[in-house]
Amino acid sequence: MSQVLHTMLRVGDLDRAIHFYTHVLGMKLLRQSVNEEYKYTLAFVGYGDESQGHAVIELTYNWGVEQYEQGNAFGHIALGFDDIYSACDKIRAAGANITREPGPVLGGSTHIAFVEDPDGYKIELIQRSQATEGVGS
Ligand SMILES: C[C@@H](O)C(=O)SC[C@H](NC(=O)CC[C@H](N)C(=O)O)C(=O)NCC(=O)O
Ligand code: NI
Repeated sequence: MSQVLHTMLRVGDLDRAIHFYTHVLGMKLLRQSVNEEYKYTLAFVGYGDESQGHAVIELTYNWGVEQYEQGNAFGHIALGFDDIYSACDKIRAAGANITREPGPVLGGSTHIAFVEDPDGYKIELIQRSQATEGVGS
């Protein structure tokens, strides 16, 4: 059976990104690897390992590269939370930028919010509930 394994994000400060995804969004730092020859470090973060069926995020730090052009093509990574309102309170308290306050999707019933990670990538928080589990309503 095929599986979504990871989404790779290039980041300008690896420790800053790891702190955000672990301490602020509650993920685990699953593993790291250093490539001396090509001068980059990878850090995999997620709520569980790929072997358990979790899709994870591959944070890629190119040594000395502190910023990237974000462009206008990348959309977001979506995370499911039992309570996006308390998650947003925690994210706000950590000083991160909430670009769309939590609330129902316009014309829909699913509650969502959008936050930016330290490199400006958009992360969508989706309220998980019996009624809308996995439904993009
Ligand atoms: C471990 C596996 O999941 C990878 O994605 S390694 C792929 C490899 N990554 C790099 O070389 C990272 C440093 C590189 N300078 C970069 O910024 O990508 C790779 O082939 N990357 C090229 C790519 O287009 O992803
Ligand atoms: Ni990869």
